[in-house]
Amino acid sequence: MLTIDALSKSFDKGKNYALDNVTFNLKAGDVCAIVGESGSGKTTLVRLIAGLERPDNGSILLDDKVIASVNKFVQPEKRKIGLVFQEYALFPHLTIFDNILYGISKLKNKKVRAQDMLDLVGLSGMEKRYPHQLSGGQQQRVALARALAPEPSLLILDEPFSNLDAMLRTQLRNEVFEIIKKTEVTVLFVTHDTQDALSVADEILILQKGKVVQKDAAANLYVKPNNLYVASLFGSTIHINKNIQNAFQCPLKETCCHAIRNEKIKVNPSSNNFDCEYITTAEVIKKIELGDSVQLLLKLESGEQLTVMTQATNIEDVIHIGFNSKDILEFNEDAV
Ligand SMILES: Nc1ncnc2c1ncn2[C@@H]1O[C@H](COP(=O)(O)OP(=O)(O)OP(=O)(O)O)[C@@H](O)[C@H]1O
Repeated sequence: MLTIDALSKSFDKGKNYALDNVTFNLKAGDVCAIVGESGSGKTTLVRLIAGLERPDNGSILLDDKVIASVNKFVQPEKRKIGLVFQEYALFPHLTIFDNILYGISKLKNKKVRAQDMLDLVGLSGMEKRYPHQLSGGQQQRVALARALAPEPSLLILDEPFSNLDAMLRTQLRNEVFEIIKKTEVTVLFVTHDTQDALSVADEILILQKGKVVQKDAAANLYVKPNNLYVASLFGSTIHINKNIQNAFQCPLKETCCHAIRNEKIKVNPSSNNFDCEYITTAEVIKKIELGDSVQLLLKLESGEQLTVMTQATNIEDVIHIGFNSKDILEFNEDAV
């Protein structure tokens, strides 16, 4: 239903590309999260799709119709795309009900539809309130109701929960996606929080420096990341550089890049009977008790520092750590 083909955008006449030859598809009803470090191009991508920017190259098709290309540009309000941003962007001088009515003023049954949307987001009874009389979470639900009212083909959520504190964030995220699931709308969800993406998305699109580096189901991103950047986004990861290879006496292919997840590093408080292929000793610099486990900051002889978790309690000042070859991630690149 959404087709992005070779999409590129530069803000400095081609010196740098905020988006560089991005291609992907979305099926109707999918929830796709867009994840990437700051500046990777997430917002630029959704602004192009929403019609708030024009592409330099490539095309965007929604429901098989070109909505943006080098030669064609459909105005944002004609695109059948609903938007919810970080800042709630409600009109402060309009009531909640009128905020929702705003985008559907031409509909015959607009009042019924607005009321249905308020019911959907659990805010019926609050029609006459103004935005400043609602909490942040309630305002974001109004923004969602307003975006869904015109029955968009695609709903874009750009960091919609960033303004909220951690507890409310998780609660509202779960509520919002329960509402979204009922409507079966297709969703693009921009977030820098991989937990958010893993919790709600069918698929996750990873951007790095304006390029798509992987689009995959959540489980695959953890088990088979395409590069070290993706691996590091989805769990603490240690790059097995030359020093670490030497410390563990673990020779690896020079043409590839290797990494190991922190949780795959095993700790042996004493030195006996350690069931690991690659082993080294490490000095314990710091112990942090976390209730059911202990986090250890370790220093190898080479000076490298790394963090591991253990359930062991009898930790000495110098311990053995190790890992197995089956847990090594291998990438076809030599970038760190
Ligand atoms: N209007 C603009 N003018 C100039 N440069 C821009 C503009 N918008 C974005 N950029 C640049 O494009 C690149 C991608 O920015 P973008 O905002 O899309 O990244 P992002 O992944 O959404 O980042 P964040 O997570 O910090 O919001 C950055 O280098 C940014 O500085």
